[in-house]
Amino acid sequence: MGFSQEIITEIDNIWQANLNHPFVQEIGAGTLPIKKFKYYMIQDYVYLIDYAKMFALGALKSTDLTTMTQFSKILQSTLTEEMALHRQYAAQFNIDEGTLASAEPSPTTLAYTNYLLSVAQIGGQAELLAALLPCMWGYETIGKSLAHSPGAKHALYGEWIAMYSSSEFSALTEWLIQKFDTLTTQQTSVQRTHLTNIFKNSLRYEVLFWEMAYQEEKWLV
Ligand SMILES: Cc1ncc(CO)c(N)n1
Ligand SMILES: Cc1ncsc1CCO
Repeated sequence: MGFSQEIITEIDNIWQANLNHPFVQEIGAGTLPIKKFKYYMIQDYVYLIDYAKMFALGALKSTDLTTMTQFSKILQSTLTEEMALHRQYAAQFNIDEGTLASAEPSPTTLAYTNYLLSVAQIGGQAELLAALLPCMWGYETIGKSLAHSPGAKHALYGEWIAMYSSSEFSALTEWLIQKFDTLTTQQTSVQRTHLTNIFKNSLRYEVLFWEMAYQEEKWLV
């Protein structure tokens, strides 16, 4: 069993809470109120701008050209394919691209992206991967689980599900998991605990992100 699998087995309760969050379930049922989805889409776009920088940092911290190339591919796909999905939704909601890109991050979005970028800058490749894994792996698992749900045929949510259940996204996620597992075979138990905590924090932020959108979180003042 790879270390990634060991981690999600250990924190299965959080992994399940992520997959079963009402926001995710209601996308699958096609019943999520559009207002909540619009809020999510704007926050996720702001999130993705910083998230994309994680892959740039991955390229920066690579020690071989194959890894560097793969990180640059994920960076490129995030900016052009994944974020194009959000731009297309924004157009449907009559939000122009400039407004979308300059939207203010909510407290949870800001805390989450700061956490990711801080781990990536302070740590090495293993820490960076531990922080990234819950994001890609979580979405990939959700995408696959909703691929045949009623939401997959929904006029608005169908495209979202199609993006995250695509074979391209799956292949990139699988690469990330393999990379992490290969890199962590020789880790000491102290390092493993450290990486598990990073993974766990990032996964908890994933759950908080759904909750933030579901509650349409606002700054107090
Ligand atoms: C919050 C969040 N995590 C992960 C992904 C996957 O790309 C995303 N779009 N948004
Ligand atoms: C969502 C998605 N699908 C294919 S590539 C990609 C971007 C990875 O962040």
